[in-house]
Amino acid sequence: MTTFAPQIEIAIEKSRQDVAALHSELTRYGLVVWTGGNVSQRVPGAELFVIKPSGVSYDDLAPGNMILCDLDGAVIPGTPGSDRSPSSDTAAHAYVYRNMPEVGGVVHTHSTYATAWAARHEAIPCVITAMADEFGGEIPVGPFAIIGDDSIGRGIVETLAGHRSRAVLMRNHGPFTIGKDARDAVKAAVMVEDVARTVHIARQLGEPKPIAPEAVDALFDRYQNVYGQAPQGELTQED
Ligand SMILES: O=C(CO)[C@@H](O)[C@H](O)COP(=O)(O)O
Repeated sequence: MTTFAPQIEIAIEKSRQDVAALHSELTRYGLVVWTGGNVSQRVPGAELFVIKPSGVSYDDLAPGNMILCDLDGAVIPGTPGSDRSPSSDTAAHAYVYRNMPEVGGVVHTHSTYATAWAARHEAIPCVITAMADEFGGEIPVGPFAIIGDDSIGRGIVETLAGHRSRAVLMRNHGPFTIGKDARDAVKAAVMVEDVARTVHIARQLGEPKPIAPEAVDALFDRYQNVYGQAPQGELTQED
């Protein structure tokens, strides 16, 4: 049985609880079907993260079967859940955590409208204020990448590092999102699908009109720093 310092064990358990619970948000918002998609969270204060087991029904996910991994994506032996294989995208999540220290959560879905934009290799243009608020501009497209090694993770980092968007549309695959924690990344996954649908519908009716860059900047700043009760999900600190 592998154990850690008491404060790390507490942080691990909190991440297990968070990640298990947040998978229910993917089904609640209709972002996944069957066992598709995945959520992970970095364990604060440790070079560890928690991710779902591969191919397990969402109905069966629980804190005790979340899988604890190091930042190379290796399962920590002798820990709860380590008897199962981690998500197919574990290497991608691990690559993001190694290369983007500000990221505390990663999510992947195959949500319908966002994946349709990914299939067309087309960035979602910033034509509604909800995009300016949440993503600070367009939602970019990342490269086509095979599943299971660092390819997807490298594509996410190359596309999002320094970018205001917390979502990337990986070509022919679907959205990956990042956040300050798993809940923030799940929010980005919910919002990318919402705006993908809205802009898709707008384009069926005509050519949507872009928002002026200075207005996008003002909307993003307001939403990230004024809206609601606390700063929202901005990850990149602009100069
Ligand atoms: O698209 C892919 C494969 O990258 C995954 O999102 C699967 O759809 C879910 O895989 P597991 O997380 O269950 O391994």
